[in-house]
Amino acid sequence: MSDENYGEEYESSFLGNLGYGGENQNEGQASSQIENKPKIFLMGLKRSGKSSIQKVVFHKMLPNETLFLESTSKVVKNDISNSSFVQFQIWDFPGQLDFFDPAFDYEYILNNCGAIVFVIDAQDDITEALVKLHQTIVKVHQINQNIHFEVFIHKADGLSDDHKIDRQRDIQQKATDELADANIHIHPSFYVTSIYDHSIFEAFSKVIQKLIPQLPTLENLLDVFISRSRIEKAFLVDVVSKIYVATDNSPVDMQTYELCSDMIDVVIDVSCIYGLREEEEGLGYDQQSHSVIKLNNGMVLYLREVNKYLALVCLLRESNFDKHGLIDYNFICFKKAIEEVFSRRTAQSKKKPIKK
Ligand SMILES: Nc1nc2c(ncn2[C@@H]2O[C@H](COP(=O)(O)OP(=O)(O)OP(=O)(O)O)[C@@H](O)[C@H]2O)c(=O)[nH]1
Repeated sequence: MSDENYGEEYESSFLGNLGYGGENQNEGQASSQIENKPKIFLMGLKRSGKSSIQKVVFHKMLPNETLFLESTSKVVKNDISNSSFVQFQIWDFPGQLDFFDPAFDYEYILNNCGAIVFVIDAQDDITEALVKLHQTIVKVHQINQNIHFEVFIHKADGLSDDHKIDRQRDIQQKATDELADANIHIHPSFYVTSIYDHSIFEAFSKVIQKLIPQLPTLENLLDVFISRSRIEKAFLVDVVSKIYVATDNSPVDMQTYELCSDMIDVVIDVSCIYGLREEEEGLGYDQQSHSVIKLNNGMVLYLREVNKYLALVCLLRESNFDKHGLIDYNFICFKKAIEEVFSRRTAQSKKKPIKK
């Protein structure tokens, strides 16, 4: 496959801030670091919804607008660097492309791949998709055994609740049985997704979390923070994509995540409209960004800025909010700890020699 089959859409506005390119680095160094970022490949049959997922999650496209997306004809590389912890590339492979064509140097590109998201259209016949999924896992596994396989059972909005569960069970069972028959001991993760609700953000959050080496540290910090502050649930959210890079160890309930994610929208919208001066441009999100919203069900939403890219959003009982001075104090300690995790990571990445 030649280079003209690659499209590139670098969303690099945040790269400089993170030491990934920008004024202080020479171009060779920057592109080498971009190349070294973990890659997530979006694969699946034609029209299964790959480009729509990418556009909705990372480019703020409205779900309805994806109806007009044209079929992808070449591999589109997207650099996602909008959070200090979320730094990777997404490669969108056209459904019509034969990834394992001998003319295509797939061994080389699989070397730096962190995860393959295989999208299956749950509203369509799944036979062909399952065959392709199986072939993909078998071949990829021969080349790189560290790749995570993530299967999105997608377009679930068109199915009834019962049908959704049946479809998931059916796909999961067939895919894992076939792998067991082929003596391949891989356990892909399955997610039921749709771009019309928060399920796609939740699924992508989980995919990305597996690529964050600091995840256990972040989770521990969140656990300590919520238990000392009498908080029910806390998410560390990437403000731009609204993917949560970590949460505490209690189970995630979709409605709570949706609420926390909507709160970010409210804060950013109000700041953009009323918080910025006339000549100012930007997200309206800075060190002073914080907000408390009391809900009519006796719960409180609490948002604080952690750094330029991350916000901490928590849900707690109103009765536990009486000691909000304690929560504010604990938050300062939490923020310091996060800064330390981040500064160590930056120091480590600066030490790494640049491969040529
Ligand atoms: N109902 C529903 N439709 C969706 C969803 N996601 C994507 N679609 C629709 O599916 C169609 C195909 O989406 P694309 O994103 O272009 O599919 P693709 O996999 O990138 O297709 P190729 O580029 O041909 O490989 C579009 O009309 C989308 O609006 C979803 O969650 N629910």
